[in-house]
Amino acid sequence: MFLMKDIVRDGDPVLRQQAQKVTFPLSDEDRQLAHDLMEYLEVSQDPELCEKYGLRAGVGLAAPQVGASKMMASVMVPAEDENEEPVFKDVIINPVIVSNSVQRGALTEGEGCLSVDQDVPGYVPRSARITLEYTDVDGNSHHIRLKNYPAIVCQHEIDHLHGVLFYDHIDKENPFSKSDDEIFIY
Ligand SMILES: CC(C)(C)[C@H](NC(=O)Nc1cc(F)cc(F)c1)C(=O)N(CC(=O)NO)CC1CCCC1
Ligand SMILES: [Zn+2]
Repeated sequence: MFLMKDIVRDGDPVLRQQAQKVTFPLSDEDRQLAHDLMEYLEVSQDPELCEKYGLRAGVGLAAPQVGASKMMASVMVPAEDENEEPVFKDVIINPVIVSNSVQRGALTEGEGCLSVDQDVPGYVPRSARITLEYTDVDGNSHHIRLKNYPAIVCQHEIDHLHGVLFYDHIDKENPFSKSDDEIFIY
């Protein structure tokens, strides 16, 4: 199981590398990695276990963040009501954003990152909606459309697979600049 000590922090070159495509069928090592990446999110979103293991509650974790430069990331976006199923939950392997909405969006509270310990204030402009293609651990390919928070999380995780960190997108001159056609995502 991954703990905070296993999460690579900003400054480590692995976070700035282009990750390697994953080949199928998955090796045992890649299958274990996919499992562990999702397990982190599940454990961290359980308040008791999160506290017990001293984790930061996470909604996404990319393989490079645990030192594995592979195109794989876990995403688990909980529903508003915790008794509901997650809005989106899967390990996305070799993900490709095949189309982006013209409309841009940003989280009102900005973004953070499990690999970035300091706060970096500012809006992180992203596409408000994306069409995502990826393969799951069973080798099934998916072609899905995402919007709002799940779309933001997937873009944040896919950035990690290309060596991009959230603050790379923040406008240095005016971190809170927002053009009027950009929407806010809560
Ligand atoms: C950096 C951190 C603040 C830990 C952020 N967590 C988060 O948004 N918490 C959260 C939100 C929920 F809706 C439900 C829940 F259970 C916990 C996060 O996991 N990430 C993932 C990350 O760093 N991946 O590499 C950062 C988010 C910023 C925008 C998208 C992902
Ligand atoms: Zn991150």
